[in-house]
Amino acid sequence: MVTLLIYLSGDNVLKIGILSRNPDLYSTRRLVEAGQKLGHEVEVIDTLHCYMNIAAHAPTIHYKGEELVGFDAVIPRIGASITFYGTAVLRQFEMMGVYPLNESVAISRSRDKLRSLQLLSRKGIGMPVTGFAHKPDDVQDLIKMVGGAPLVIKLLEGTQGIGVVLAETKKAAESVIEAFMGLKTNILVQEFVKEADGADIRCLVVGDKVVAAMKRQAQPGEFRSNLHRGGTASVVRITPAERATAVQAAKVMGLNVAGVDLLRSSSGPKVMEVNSSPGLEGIEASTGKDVAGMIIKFIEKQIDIKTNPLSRTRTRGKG
Ligand SMILES: Nc1ncnc2c1ncn2[C@@H]1O[C@H](COP(=O)(O)OP(=O)(O)OP(=O)(O)O)[C@@H](O)[C@H]1O
Ligand SMILES: [Mg+2]
Ligand SMILES: [Mg+2]
Repeated sequence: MVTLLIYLSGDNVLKIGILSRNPDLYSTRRLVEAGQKLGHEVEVIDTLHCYMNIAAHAPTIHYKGEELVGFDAVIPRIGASITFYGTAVLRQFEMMGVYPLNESVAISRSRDKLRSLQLLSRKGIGMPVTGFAHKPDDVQDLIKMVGGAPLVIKLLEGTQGIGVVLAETKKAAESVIEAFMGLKTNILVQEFVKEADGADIRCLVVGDKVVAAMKRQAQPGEFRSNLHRGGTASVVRITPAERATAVQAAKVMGLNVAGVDLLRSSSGPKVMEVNSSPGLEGIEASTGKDVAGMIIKFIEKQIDIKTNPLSRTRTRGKG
């Protein structure tokens, strides 16, 4: 008992690294602020500028001519365009024994949309009926397979709603799929959840809780709720089923922190996507919550658990 008390009241200043390309980004700034406010030492590390000797006996990372040492935790804010190098840097931190807010394996997993949706569906998490194709030799059969029009057709590499098309009729679906096929890319063909009515719900999961949720509503006449497409965000009360679905989706992906996007369908919440580097600006602005602070507190708790001899950590998630 006595030893445990000494343990918990020890020196609790953490050295936290934030892997981010730009210290001026809202999310990066907020995490620095929140970490410092809680008394920690926080350093922003430009992911692409890290270099490392992967064959060395003891793994190290160098940055600006010096070795990065003494970090307790690292917060990966790895943009989609640098997933490959970014996860390699993060993996090196992991090999050095630094606690990763999200593990490299989980980030790689979440960046692969096909893999993510296959995993979520295998675990019985609700999602829209979805088909994948690259060069389907029978477009009509593909359309039939996912239940027919109306359908949402997505370019897998799309973002901010670009490359997401609603095909109201079978004819329209056929021509969109054929046009996308010409681009020689992977396509996703999905049941249109009409009753979502142009809105989706972003649930910010930290640990095993949804700490904030916002509703993004598309502008009139538009089904895509992306803020880049003119959508507007507001705070929303989510149902217990939505809460449970979001938490479970993050868990299946092995992510401690995730932005889970849900559609409200007549048969319950349907997961569209699980984001491993969710932006904090929209969710903090629309909910007024200190999400960055909650993330830092989560890290404090994990490090406590890790250094507490009574517990152990392990890699989460499979596949
Ligand atoms: N199956 C669907 N039924 C109804 N609405 C949908 C469906 N799929 C997408 N939408 C709407 O379109 C928007 C954009 O789709 P999605 O999130 O899949 O693409 P994206 O935002 O371009 O990609 P990413 O989220 O990876 O950046 C969603 O936020 C949602 O409002
Ligand atoms: Mg989206
Ligand atoms: Mg996304």
